[in-house]
Amino acid sequence: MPISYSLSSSFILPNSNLHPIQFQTKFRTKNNHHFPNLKIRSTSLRTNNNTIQFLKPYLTSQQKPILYGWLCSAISVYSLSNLLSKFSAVTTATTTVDVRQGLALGGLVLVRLIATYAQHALLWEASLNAVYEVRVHVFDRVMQRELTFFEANDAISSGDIAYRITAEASDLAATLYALLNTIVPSSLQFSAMIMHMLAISPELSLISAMVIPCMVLVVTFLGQELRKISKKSHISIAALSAYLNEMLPAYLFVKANNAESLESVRFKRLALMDFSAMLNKKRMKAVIPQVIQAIYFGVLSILCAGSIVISRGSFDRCSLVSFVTSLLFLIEPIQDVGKAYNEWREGEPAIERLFAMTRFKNKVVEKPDAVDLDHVTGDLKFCDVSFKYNDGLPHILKGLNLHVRPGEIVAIVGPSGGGKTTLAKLLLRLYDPISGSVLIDNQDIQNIRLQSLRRHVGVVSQDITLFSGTVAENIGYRDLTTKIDMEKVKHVAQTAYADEFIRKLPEGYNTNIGPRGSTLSGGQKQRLAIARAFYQNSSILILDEATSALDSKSELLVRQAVERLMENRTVLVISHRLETVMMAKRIFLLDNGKLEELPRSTMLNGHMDSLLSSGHIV
Ligand SMILES: Nc1ncnc2c1ncn2[C@@H]1O[C@H](COP(=O)(O)OP(=O)(O)OP(=O)(O)O)[C@@H](O)[C@H]1O
Repeated sequence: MPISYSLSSSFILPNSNLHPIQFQTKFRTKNNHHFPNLKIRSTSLRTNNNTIQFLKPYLTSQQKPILYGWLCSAISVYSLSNLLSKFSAVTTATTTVDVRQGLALGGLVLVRLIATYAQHALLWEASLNAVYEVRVHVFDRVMQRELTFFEANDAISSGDIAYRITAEASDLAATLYALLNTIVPSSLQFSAMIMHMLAISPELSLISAMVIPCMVLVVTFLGQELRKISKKSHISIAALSAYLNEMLPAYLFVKANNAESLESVRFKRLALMDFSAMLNKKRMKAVIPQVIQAIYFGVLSILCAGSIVISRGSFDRCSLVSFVTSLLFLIEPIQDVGKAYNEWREGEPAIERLFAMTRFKNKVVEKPDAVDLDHVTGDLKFCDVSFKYNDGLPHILKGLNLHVRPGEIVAIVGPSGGGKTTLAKLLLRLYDPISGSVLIDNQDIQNIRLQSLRRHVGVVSQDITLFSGTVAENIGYRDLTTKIDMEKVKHVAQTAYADEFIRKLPEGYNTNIGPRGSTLSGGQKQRLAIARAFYQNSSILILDEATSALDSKSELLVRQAVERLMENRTVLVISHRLETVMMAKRIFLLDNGKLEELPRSTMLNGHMDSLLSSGHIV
């Protein structure tokens, strides 16, 4: 469905493979500076052990490959057990080895290899599928979050969000695989080996079992340590990713300010933090298998010495070989359990960080009986609207009233920070007023379906949002996932005075315009944005500082395009620029939370000087 104004994301457009997910708010959000405090939320991490609950539905949906994978592991263990019995018989045989025995051994080896391969492949398939579903769920939930999630003071930075959905979700696949590959396959191998050993010597098997509690104690302790270290490393790498995500798009600013070395220092600081966190994690991960092996081989040596005493020569050679081989194969599942446990502890923070973004309650909620508006004439009313962003913050709007008639063009001027953009956000229902109401065609917008509302209200702002992708995809963004109407794209481009420059591009409408439209000039970007608004064809239009200072030719083209765009629409012009303001029929001054109408004629004469001197217009 088309959206007039939404979270902009330079995510990959179809046919384009350039961009990481990146969230920015499209209007000038108040923390959208290039150098914000890189706050990486760690407080939202829950420390309970219920993370498996989050994953349950995703694992349940993968029953089929999981069960087949486990079946393959049973076949693999069965062949191993048989192999061990036959192998010990062969190694202790006094006469030459019979060909059939050799073939049977070879057959068993082959079955084990194939079954083990299938086990791994199927369990990876299940893990990766589950992660795909988790990713889609998390992304959809993030898309459902309201604007405050992205622009509040304590908002999670776009880099951090991107890191969670990309790298941390990938880590989750390894965690899930380790878990699935342990629960049944390792238990099967462990049980088979124990049974094998019990059959040969119950006493020796019991002594061997001593190894288990030792392992459990050590692995649990080390796992807890690993979890703590791992949490730190997740936070440090997310900080690095957030930094890069915000700094790289600002390369022009950085270069213009000779700030390369400054940024290098900032980068090194964060990279160093990540280095030490990562090193600690890797060291811990490296030490764990060694500790496990040390315990295992310690117990094994005691066992071997003990076995000689206990058996007092009652073992035949075949049984001894079989017993020791089983013991050796026992280490594999024990180690796997340890590894899986550690993977789990290591992956837990990633799971919590991912799902933390999905737990929320939006304040802007669509009513179940909200209506779809087919056609909108564009009658717009703000009735006694009061608004503040948060409880502790001051009122931005105080009982504001405004009536814009269908097809009317109204300009709002006022001091910076006066609340002009906030007014537009309320019209789009990105926030709800704390009192009063906003009406479109006499219908309270709280009774209109959000998609329907945003389809009828278009926005062109100075912070133009263009994506990596072709010119046509950017203009026809509304139909990106369905079918872009190329005739319409060309028509709206002509209307927006963009067709001429588009045709000169190497591949015309199919030219890729680079990240955020980096290959285009300011005026070209503005005309593309206007063409997109034409394509969307909303009855109500918000022009938020839509025209910025350009060279006179470009400015003329943009202004003419804007004039055409405003025809037959209700338009709210938010601007500081005199040329733009003068396009409006009525002009209002928004100051101290209230609107005051400035008579146009008066403005052109008396008020003008004071507005210019106060900086309300330029
Ligand atoms: N998400 C937010 N959380 C808290 N305060 C905010 C938020 N967004 C805006 N504000 C504050 O609300 C006030 C009004 O902001 P708004 O963007 O509506 O002003 P404006 O009139 O459009 O300003 P300008 O002309 O400079 O663009 C400002 O003081 C701003 O700091």
